[in-house]
Amino acid sequence: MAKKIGVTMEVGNDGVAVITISNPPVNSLASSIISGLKAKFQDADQRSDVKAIVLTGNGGRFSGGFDINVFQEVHKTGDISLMPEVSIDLVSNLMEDSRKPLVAAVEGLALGGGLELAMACHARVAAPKAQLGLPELTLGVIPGFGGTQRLPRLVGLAKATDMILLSKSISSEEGHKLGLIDALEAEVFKQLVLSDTAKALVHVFFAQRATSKVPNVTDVGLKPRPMKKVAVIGGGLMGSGIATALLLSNIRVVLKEINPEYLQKGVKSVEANLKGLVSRGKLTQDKAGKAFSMLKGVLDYTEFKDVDMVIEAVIENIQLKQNIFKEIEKVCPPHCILASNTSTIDLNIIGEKTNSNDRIVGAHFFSPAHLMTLLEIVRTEKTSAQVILDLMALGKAIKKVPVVVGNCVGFAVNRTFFPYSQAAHMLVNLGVDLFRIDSVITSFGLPLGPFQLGDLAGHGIGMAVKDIYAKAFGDRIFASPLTELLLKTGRNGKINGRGYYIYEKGSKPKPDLQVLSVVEESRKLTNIMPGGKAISVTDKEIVEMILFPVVNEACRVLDEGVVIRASDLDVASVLGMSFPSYRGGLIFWADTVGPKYIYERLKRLSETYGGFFKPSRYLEERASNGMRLSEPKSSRSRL
Ligand SMILES: C[C@H](O)CC(=O)SCCNC(=O)CCNC(=O)[C@H](O)C(C)(C)COP(=O)(O)OP(=O)(O)OC[C@H]1O[C@@H](n2cnc3c(N)ncnc32)[C@H](O)[C@@H]1OP(=O)(O)O
Repeated sequence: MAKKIGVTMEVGNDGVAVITISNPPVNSLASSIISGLKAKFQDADQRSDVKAIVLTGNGGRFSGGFDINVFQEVHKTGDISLMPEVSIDLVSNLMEDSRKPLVAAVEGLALGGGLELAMACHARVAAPKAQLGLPELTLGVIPGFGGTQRLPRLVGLAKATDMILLSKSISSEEGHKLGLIDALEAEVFKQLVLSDTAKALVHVFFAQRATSKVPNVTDVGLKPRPMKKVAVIGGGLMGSGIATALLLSNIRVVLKEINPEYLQKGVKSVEANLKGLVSRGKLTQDKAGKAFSMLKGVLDYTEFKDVDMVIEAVIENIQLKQNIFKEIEKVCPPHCILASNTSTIDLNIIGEKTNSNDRIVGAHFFSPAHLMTLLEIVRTEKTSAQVILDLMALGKAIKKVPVVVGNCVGFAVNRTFFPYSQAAHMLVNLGVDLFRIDSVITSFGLPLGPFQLGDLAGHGIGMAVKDIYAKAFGDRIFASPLTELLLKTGRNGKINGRGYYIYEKGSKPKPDLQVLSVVEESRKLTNIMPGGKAISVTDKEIVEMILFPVVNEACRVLDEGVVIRASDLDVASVLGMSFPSYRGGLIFWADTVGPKYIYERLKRLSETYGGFFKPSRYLEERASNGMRLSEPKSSRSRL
């Protein structure tokens, strides 16, 4: 059925004109809606039978705000005149200054420009639990229809600051009143729309929505099956985090461990996760209690007879995983999805000893799983569309952003980012100070530099997957002895309070200067400093030497069709690696820098420092054809 888009006005016998915005699904304020609103308000103003006006939205939602597609169009064309002149004419002259009483009837949500329209009315009535907010800063712009002025007058400066600067929405129960507008602000708004930050954030907004469209999965008429009971195998950091995320969305969880001691530890971790959310005010005690009551710890497979999905989250050991999958294939019902939370191991190998390859899938959560929003869904050539759809639906239900990717070592995120720490190790062995590297990378916008990130993940994990990467990636590996030397000195990372940094409760991580002797030892062993002297690099060069190899690997991921579209890697890098969203994600950023520049830099670096920096074929092609990295390839995809 075609979407009904437009603004209607119905005048009742009581003299009340009801003006209704219709632009499904969220009644966004497209140009045609804004001009429709102007026309209707002018009409209502002039008609003598109209005594009062009610402004509302169709379909249970007032309005999700200005049409973000217009921002994207402006970014594509550079034509700012596409932005409708709206602030003064509609919001001030026609609405706020209207001689007829004007009431906003808000239901569902009033966000951004939607809330601003409501605030320009003389009064607002709202259905309970409507969501009211000004989330413009998440898109890199400010409220452009006078919200920055009107909101503080209605809710007070402190609350308005909270709502605008932190993009926090509030419920309709909190109530508002009217304010004024100034012309200058409309100019600032327009300037911000054209800013790189707004372009990047708008890109991420749409990129995130695009992940929910998977060819041959979401467009073939399949319906997701209900997931009522899920088993998680392994109660460690990942397993207990995954269990917590499921429980928070009212899904019954069976947590399996191999002995009572580990089981108790796993159950306690889930409890601690829930308590943490309560103490940070993110969850009520009641809800935490209810969630915890839906957890059942077990030591055998009896409870697996009626589960809808199993998520295996044990250590990265191929044989152990193969045996587990062989066992669960026997004890679970035939419809049950068999998922692994592996971050590295090929799923075909995990499922090798089963006859259930159509229901084997990767459910790669990021740590801590109850807080991080990315869910990498890894499909093999044999995974059925129904299984992928079910896992996507489960991911959404537990408030994750599922991104469907193909099967390869490290999948999309870990594979793309494995050169991140490798390059950092190379720089250190070339004589660059490791704490400087971390600080340059955090200034670029990542929350943690490569060494602090390594501390957080734990250096033991790096060692565990090292060989798998070395086998798969050959000369793209820089064999650094640093991690092994670090572990020898008892520095496992944050987990035992010591890594490159010292971790003490209640204080920020402090650089551990004693680690410099470990670094010296590593430098001696690798002996790659030209002429035995430390290289001299600028901060910009550090960023390039660390992130361009990441872009290079991303090019291989695109070339092999591991992701459906380039923007999926943007979402995955932002949500999985905390790549700054205001840079639009990894590929968006690389396209801003320019494939030609990246190619030429990597080529020069590979001539000086070897194969680790060698530009990939995809990057070379894009650079020489003047194409963006994000432009889709016409040929095959692995998905
Ligand atoms: C002048 C002003 O000050 C400037 C502004 O108003 S800027 C805009 C401010 N508004 C926002 O940032 C709100 C953005 N939207 C959202 O946060 C969420 O979409 C929402 C809370 C409204 C709804 O969430 P949810 O129900 O989960 O649905 P969601 O999948 O996100 O959106 C449904 C569809 O509406 C689209 N959509 C949502 N808000 C939109 C908007 N403001 N403009 C254009 N399209 C929008 C989405 O792209 C999606 O399209 P698709 O189905 O084709 O993928």
